[in-house]
Amino acid sequence: MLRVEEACELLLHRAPPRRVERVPLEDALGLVLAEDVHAPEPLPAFARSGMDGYAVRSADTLGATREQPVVLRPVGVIPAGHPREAELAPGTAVAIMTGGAVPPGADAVIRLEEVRVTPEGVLVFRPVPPMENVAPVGEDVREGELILEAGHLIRPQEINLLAALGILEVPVFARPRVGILSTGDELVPAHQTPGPGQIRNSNSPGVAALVRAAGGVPIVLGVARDVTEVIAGMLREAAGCDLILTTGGVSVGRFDVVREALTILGAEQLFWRVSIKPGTPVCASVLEGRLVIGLSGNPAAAITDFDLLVRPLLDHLLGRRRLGLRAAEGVLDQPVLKTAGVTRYLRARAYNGPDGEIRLDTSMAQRAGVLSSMSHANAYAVVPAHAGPLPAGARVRALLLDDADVFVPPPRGDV
Ligand SMILES: Nc1nc2c(c(=O)[nH]1)N[C@H]1C(S)=C(S)[C@@H](COP(=O)(O)OP(=O)(O)OC[C@H]3O[C@@H](n4cnc5c(N)ncnc54)[C@H](O)[C@@H]3O)O[C@H]1N2
Ligand code: MOO
Repeated sequence: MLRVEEACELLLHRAPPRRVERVPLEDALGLVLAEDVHAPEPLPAFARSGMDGYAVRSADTLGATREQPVVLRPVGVIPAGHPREAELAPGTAVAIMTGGAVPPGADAVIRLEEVRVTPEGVLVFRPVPPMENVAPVGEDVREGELILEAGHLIRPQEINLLAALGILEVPVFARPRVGILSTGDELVPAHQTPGPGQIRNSNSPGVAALVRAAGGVPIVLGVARDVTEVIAGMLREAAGCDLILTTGGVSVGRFDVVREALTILGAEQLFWRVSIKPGTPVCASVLEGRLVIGLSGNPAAAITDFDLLVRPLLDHLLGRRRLGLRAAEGVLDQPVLKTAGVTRYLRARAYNGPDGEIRLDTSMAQRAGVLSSMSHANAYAVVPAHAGPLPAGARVRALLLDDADVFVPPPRGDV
């Protein structure tokens, strides 16, 4: 059966081109720059005092000593935000606040704590070297400097830097728009009380949340009955999406008609069934150039399919460096008695053991039909197909969800 890595390859190979868009700075957090960004102006844009004190001409302070201080005549105050045009005359000092513009003529600032203000004037007890406590124009960023390269992730510190330079719109890789279509005659909207044999459609809000958390924009397309033509019609009309996710109807049952709907639409099937448990019957097709990924209907299986196959695709479209979940080595707390012909992705709680190693507690329910145990997991423990029973203490690959608050130790053998 197709391995996860092979399925990912096929999906990445047929991924839509990354869209680049300019977004307001306040919407750019977590996105990746699509182009280099250069500074349109220097930072700071004026020579700025780094301290509360007095701006002086350093030449005036030459020869000052504790016993023989230089006396400078005070000539007012420069608060931050209130620059002064007038040149500082020789023999004078002007009080200046942190962030204030150092006036023409002045070339240094002496801290308030180091001077004495007397009726005679401001006493300076040592020579103040040129540029002391002065941030010259462009000290932080030179005009025209390459500040952030294409591919750089925008975090809060980048938002601050861009705002400081007045860059209020940035070119980023756009959030993929992901259509979500749930299929199943048994589904009613989550706000309705299910009738006999019916269930609430939890996959639509659940998968929408997965998309949003992974950086995409979910577009909930609604629910389709298990009728080939109905599903085909809804897939055909799904406009404005970069890719489409369906849930349910991909197994072998009489009403599992998602693949049939794709076939009558003339879609090209990339794969059906991947070595993932839960979530084996996942399928992918290309419909009029657009990827349609059919996630398994069992909510826990849909989540696992998403984490393994859709997440790397969204990471790629968002221009991120790491595709998919963070991988590490973990040590099983419990034995795994049941292995399968497909790779099992066990729900696990990852935590650091006494020696800092990642331990994996897999004691929660693992059946595909159980959803609640997903809420106790912050990782997957990967049990390869045909691995045979594994004892407690066996080392396996762990895939860590974002909330897995564990220190990832370096691979064994490293210093
Ligand atoms: N004879 C076989 N039967 C099944 C096989 C098989 O190989 N042979 N595979 C099983 C496996 S494994 C899985 S996983 C499921 C997957 O089937 P589908 O992906 O086609 O999903 P459905 O049958 O439509 O639904 C499965 C399950 O999930 C519930 N569901 C569906 N949609 C939603 C939703 N939007 N919100 C909440 N719950 C949903 C649905 O009611 C079913 O209980 O097939 C096995 N069968
Ligand atoms: O895919 Mo089913 O959930 O593999 O058990």
